[in-house]
Amino acid sequence: MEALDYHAEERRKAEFNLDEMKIVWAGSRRNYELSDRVARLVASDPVFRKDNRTMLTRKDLFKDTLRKAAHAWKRIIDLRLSEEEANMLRSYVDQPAFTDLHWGMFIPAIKGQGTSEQHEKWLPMAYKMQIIGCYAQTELGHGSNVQGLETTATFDPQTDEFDLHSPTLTSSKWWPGGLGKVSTHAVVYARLITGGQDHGVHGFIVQLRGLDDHLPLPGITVGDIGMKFGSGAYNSMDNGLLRFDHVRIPRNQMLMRVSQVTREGKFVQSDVPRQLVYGTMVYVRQTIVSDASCALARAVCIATRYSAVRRQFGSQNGGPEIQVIDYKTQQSRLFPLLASAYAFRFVGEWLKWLYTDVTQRLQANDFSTLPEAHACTAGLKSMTTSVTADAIEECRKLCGGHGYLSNSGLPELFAVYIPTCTYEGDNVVLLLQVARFLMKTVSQLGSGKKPVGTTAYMGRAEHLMQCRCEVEMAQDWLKPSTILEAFEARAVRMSIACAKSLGKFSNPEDGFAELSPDLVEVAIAHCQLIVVSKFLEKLQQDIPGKGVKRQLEILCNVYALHLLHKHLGDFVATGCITPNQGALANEQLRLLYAQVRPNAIALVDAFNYTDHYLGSILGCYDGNVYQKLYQEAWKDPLNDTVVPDGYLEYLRPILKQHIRTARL
Ligand SMILES: CCCCCCCC/C=C\CCCCCCCCCCCCCCCC(=O)SCCNC(=O)CCNC(=O)[C@H](O)C(C)(C)COP(=O)(O)OP(=O)(O)OC[C@H]1O[C@@H](n2cnc3c(N)ncnc32)[C@H](O)[C@@H]1OP(=O)(O)O
Ligand SMILES: Cc1cc2nc3c(=O)[nH]c(=O)nc-3n(C[C@H](O)[C@H](O)[C@H](O)COP(=O)(O)OP(=O)(O)OC[C@H]3O[C@@H](n4cnc5c(N)ncnc54)[C@H](O)[C@@H]3O)c2cc1C
Repeated sequence: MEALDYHAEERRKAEFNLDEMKIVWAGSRRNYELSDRVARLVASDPVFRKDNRTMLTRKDLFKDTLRKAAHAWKRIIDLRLSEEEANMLRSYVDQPAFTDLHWGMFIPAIKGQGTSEQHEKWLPMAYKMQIIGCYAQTELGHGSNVQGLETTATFDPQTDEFDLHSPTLTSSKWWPGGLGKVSTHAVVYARLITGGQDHGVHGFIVQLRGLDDHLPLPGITVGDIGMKFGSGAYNSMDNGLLRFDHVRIPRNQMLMRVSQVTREGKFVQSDVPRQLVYGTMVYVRQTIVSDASCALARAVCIATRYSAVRRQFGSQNGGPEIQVIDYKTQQSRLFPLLASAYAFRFVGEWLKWLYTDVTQRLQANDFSTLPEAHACTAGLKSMTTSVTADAIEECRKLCGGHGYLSNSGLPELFAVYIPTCTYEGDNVVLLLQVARFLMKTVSQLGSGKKPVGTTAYMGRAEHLMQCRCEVEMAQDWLKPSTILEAFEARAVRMSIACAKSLGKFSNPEDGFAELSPDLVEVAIAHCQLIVVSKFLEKLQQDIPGKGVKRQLEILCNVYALHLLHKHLGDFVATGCITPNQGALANEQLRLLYAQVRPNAIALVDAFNYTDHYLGSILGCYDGNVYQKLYQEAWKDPLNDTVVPDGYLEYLRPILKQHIRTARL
């Protein structure tokens, strides 16, 4: 019997080659094939089942995570999966675990900040998971301000050791994932003290638990910090606390690529910039940008499929009601998010390239592109995660009441996603880093130093400060050069206006603090420009497949023009466009929504997400939403009995009280 497909008609409407779009989304045919294989492998494995996750107690959820991690590791070894495939497996298993920190931060920290001897000693054990590590930076009292950390690592020349100590309550390590219950080791960030002098924060490899009995080593207090937001979600992670009571480690466990301590206790700063101590964060921020497009695509896929199934109002002559996806308001809320998912995908690809490039340069001791890599990873991490977190909530609302059901998949997705706005750098703090970088770039204009990379447009400040947008009709907004120039002009004008305002303060730091809300807006304008320009660059590539490029052009225009509409105040106030040109952009946007509409379902099919990964009844591939919702309701433990537990003790006495009150 042919399987039912409630979206069949929608799928027939598509005006492009779906298989080719799947390849564009995956990045290459090879990526597509690998990803498809791994997704199916995970979906068909009962150990990776996750539909009962939000019902588990914390302890059961944690044990389930350990079981999944052990099983995943076995599959990785048995099937000889590459690191790339293992990472895909991690995504599709879709359960935050200590393994994220081991592979995503502990190993990269040793690789980036360790010497070759340290690599030889620690990496083989870490790669085989004979030791499991975490990244212990944040403390109870300080997270954003890394220079404010209080844990000390005092060198003792007599024993050639560091003495690690937590001098205050606020110096307790607090938050590191994988620390609470699993990690045997950690890269611990602590103030280095030699000869009574404080040399700032450095990384140290510290063993925390015995490799035979898993008990904390002497002087170490370690545990989990407790339940976090939502059910299921990030509670599979053992975010931990850690205190040291004069714990001794050998000198060669300080990560010594950036600075060294000699046998005599002399502190030596190498040529490598001290910011490399922050290098692991740059790496992870880059991965978070790629992950943002996945989370956003997932929420959008659920909301789009459901919007095509759901009907409300407008039945004529007894015919069907209107699909909610046909309401213009639904389209104006949903389609920009669909376009953003594609935009973030492409900027994520580009950022990966940028990161690989800067890593190769760093290996050759070329540090010239590090500031830009820091600004791009910080800014794009901030922008993409903030948009995605808000978008998941918007998708929940787009699904009406059923979006609030746990089995819509959206509540857990929201709960698991929102900490990305905080971890790996609070999003506002990171935007302020971008703003600093931009203000520095502006201050160097005219000095002969030509801005390069993502700030190259500032080199054309003279033109961009006075250019006039030439749009006369709505369709003029479809010209890539017109869009790009409007975004460049807005970004440079906002930057230069802020730089001028800063110049009025006698103390630049006071000015920076006072103007920080405006500086955040400047950083956002710059980041939006990067995303728009990388989408436009993507369209310069040869993109095969009937109608594929055309759809991407439509999405790129939707992405750019919805931003223009949303931030119209900036564009008009800086004189980049007139209010009338803003209205024409909005008119064009409406026309673009009509072009997205017949392709909407196919555009989310292109993500190639399995029903297992989506974890949503509303987003299921066949669209058989109502039957599944009805069946699922009966599986709730509350429906195990017709009369609930507690009826006799609590309900019945209330229900019967009218007899007593009636007697009063
Ligand atoms: C069950 C399933 C099982 C599956 C099993 C599968 C097995 C899998 C196998 C393989 C898979 C592979 C997996 C990969 C996984 C990847 C996933 C990873 C997920 C990770 C999850 C992450 C969790 C979160 C972790 C954390 O949160 S860690 C803590 C993060 N903390 C922060 O981000 C702190 C933020 N604060 C700062 O960054 C800084 O303090 C500050 C704000 C930048 C200020 O610093 P400071 O005061 O020192 O600086 P400034 O004075 O402001 O600036 C000085 C100059 O330095 C420049 N600067 C600053 N930062 C940097 C930088 N990072 N890089 C370069 N330069 C920097 C700054 O610009 C200044 O420059 P100047 O020129 O102006 O002087
Ligand atoms: C789920 C989760 C997992 C984590 N995993 C790890 C881990 O594995 N390892 C680890 O070391 N850490 C981890 N962390 C900690 C995380 O990195 C920090 O919480 C994060 O860097 C934010 O720092 P904070 O908590 O000190 O926030 P705060 O800096 O205290 O932020 C509080 C508020 O102050 C504002 N603010 C702070 N400074 C400024 C400023 N200069 N200007 C303007 N506004 C400012 C912020 O915008 C925010 O609104 C994790 C956190 C979470 C939530």
